[in-house]
Parts: sequence; structure tokens; C-alpha cells
Amino acid sequence: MVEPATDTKSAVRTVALLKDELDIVIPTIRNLDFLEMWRPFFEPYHLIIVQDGDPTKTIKVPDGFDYELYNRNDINKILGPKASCISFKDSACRCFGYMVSKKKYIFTIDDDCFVAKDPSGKAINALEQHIKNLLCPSTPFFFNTLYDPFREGADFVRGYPFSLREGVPTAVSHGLWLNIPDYDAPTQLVKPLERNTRYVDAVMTIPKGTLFPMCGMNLAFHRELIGPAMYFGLMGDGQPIGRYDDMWAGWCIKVICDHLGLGVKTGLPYIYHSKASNPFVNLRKEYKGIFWQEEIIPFFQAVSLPKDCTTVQKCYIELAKMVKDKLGKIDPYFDKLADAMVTWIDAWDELNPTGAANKGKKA
Ligand SMILES: O=c1ccn([C@@H]2O[C@H](COP(=O)(O)OP(=O)(O)O[C@H]3OC[C@H](O)[C@H](O)[C@H]3O)[C@@H](O)[C@H]2O)c(=O)[nH]1
Ligand SMILES: [Mn+2]
Repeated sequence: MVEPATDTKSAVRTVALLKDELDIVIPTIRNLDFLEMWRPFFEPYHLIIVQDGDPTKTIKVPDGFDYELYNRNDINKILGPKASCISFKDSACRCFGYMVSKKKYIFTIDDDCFVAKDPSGKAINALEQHIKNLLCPSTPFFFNTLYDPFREGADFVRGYPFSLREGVPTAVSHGLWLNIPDYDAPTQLVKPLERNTRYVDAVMTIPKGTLFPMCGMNLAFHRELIGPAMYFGLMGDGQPIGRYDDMWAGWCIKVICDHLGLGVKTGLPYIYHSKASNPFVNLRKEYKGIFWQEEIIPFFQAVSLPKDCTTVQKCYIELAKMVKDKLGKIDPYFDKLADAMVTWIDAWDELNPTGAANKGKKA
């Protein structure tokens, strides 16, 4: 049985790494009382709250947090017609927060994710671990069997080529969840009582050429390296699919990271996922995705981006063309999605007009 770290007040307040270079993005339809538990770790940082659903509802944010909040009216006002690419009534709306941020790094977390405890019972500062993951290189070209060689007490093992030991810049840090695991609806239905109680003390780079199911619940990324590709797609209201927002983004960012020589890590940190969403509602949202993905995955596995795609934006626009060309035959939805991918990049570049940071770094 795992429990959240309820008393975090006594948690040691370490130096807030990257305090002025990182935004915390939270999609929400609820009050944000969960921030009380995160206060020792999150209070020094700026929050970007993306309020989904009814814009007339007031979202209560605990005192003491520095934040900006955007509801649907704000999104429509800021993006105009381009707001059509931002999902409504789905956590995919969070990607608007990535676009309006001006910081170098992003950490995004769901409002039902609490502070977890490590096996010693210590409250886990998930944000600090994500920052460590992002600031250390990745090793996508050759697997290190002792996992992350840059962690304290680890290193490259015998036989690891010295020419590869410098590693590559880390673009994404994908964290995990104790208690309610991120299962799809069929698995939730078959195993309603299953809880993840296993704390695996490892961070590893996902090898080049390997896709993975990215979950947006506990995720951090280097916005200047990969931000323009972190589009969470067209989900929720008016769309034939939901709960594939982070998955779509994860497949897109991974093929682009592989192409640009950037790294994606998964493993620590853990958060405590407090509640399971309704499996029947989830099944309705997911079901088309469950069979579509049997064609989507081979598509991404076969993606080869041209050499002249040297920035994230160029890669993403090229990917959108491939989506329209190769996935459009599955369902007209993919034509719409491909167009929305282009709209997303146009909106991104409009809101982030200056500097290499926002034009996607050259490989
Ligand atoms: O219409 C909505 C519904 C929810 N949110 C916010 O999104 C976060 C996730 O919501 P919730 O915890 O209720 O759903 P889960 O099933 O646990 O979410 C996972 O699966 C779907 C997504 O991929 C999500 O990223 C996963 O974590 C939460 O902050 C809600 O307030 C919303 O904005 N709009
Ligand atoms: Mn949840």
C-alpha cells in the first residue's frame, strides 16, 4: 500500500533550481488545493494554469503562488482563429501553457497528482529530479546497463564506447506514478483495484528508434529544444478521440528528438496519482485510438525526416505533411489533425517571434 506524503511542510526546502527559467503548467477543471502539498517545492516557481471547461467558473488558487491563468475566452482572444488548434474539454489544452510560456523549461502536472514518498518515506521533490534529468546528458545511441551513467554512484559500464560517453542534450524527462497507474480503459476495467506500489530507482534514456507511450501527468521538457513539437493534438469536445493527447505528442517528439540527436529519459521522479478517472468514459474517448494506433505506430516507426529539417518547426511541418499523406486514409480526422499541427506551429511562431530559443535550436 503506498500513501502520499501528506506532511510536506517539514520537507527540506532545497535551492529552487532554474527558478527563473522554468514554468509549471497545470491543466485544470478543479480548484487547486493540491498545490498546498507541493508548496515547499513549487512556491518559488511561476505557474501557468490552463483552465478548461466553463470559463465563467472561478478556479481557486492557494495564496502565495505566482501564477497566470488562462481560460477558454483568453485562449480565443490571444490566438483568434488559431485557437481552433487548442483542444476544449480535454487535458490536451495544457499545451497552450507551453506556447505562452517564455521560459527555457516546462514542467507539467495534473491536479490529482500528489507528492509521493520514496522507500525511505521521504517526500519526493519531483520537480528537482526532473531538473536533474534535463540538465544531465542522455545516451540514446548505446544502452547503458547500469541505467543513467550521470547519476550519483553510477557510470558507464565496461564496453561502453568512449566516443559516445559525452551523451546528447536531454529534451524530455518523463516521470512515473505510484498508486493509480496510467492504464488505458480496457486495462482499468479488467484490473480496477490494481495499484502501482513498485518504486523503481532508475532513470534511463529511451534508445534512438524506439517509441514510447508518453504520459502528460508528470512530465518536464526543455522548451527551447523541443517545445514546438509538444502539441497535444485535437482532443475532447467535437473530436472523435480523447486521452491520446500526450501519446500523440510523445510519438511526434520522439521521432524529432531521434532526428535532431536529442535525448528522452523516463523513470524517476514518481508522483502519487490519487484518483482513477471513469473507465467507461475513458473507453468512449479511447476506443478509436485503440485500433487506429495499430496503424499510427508503424507510421511513426517508418518516419524518416529529410536532412534539411534542422529545426523543430521544420521537422514538425514535414511531419504534418506525412500525417496528411499517410494517415489521412484512416480517417478524415487525421487531415484535420495535420492542419491543426500547422496552425499550432504558426501560433507558436506568432507568440514566440524572436531568438533561436523560439525558432527551435539547430541540431
Ligand atoms: O476535460 C478535462 C478533464 C480534465 N482536465 C485536467 O486534466 C488533468 C487530468 O485529468 P484527470 O486526472 O481527471 O484524468 P486522468 O485520466 O487521470 O488523466 C490522464 O489521462 C488523460 C490525459 O492524457 C492526462 O494527461 C493523463 O494524466 C487534470 O489536471 C484535470 O483537471 C482538463 O483540463 N479538462
Ligand atoms: Mn488523474
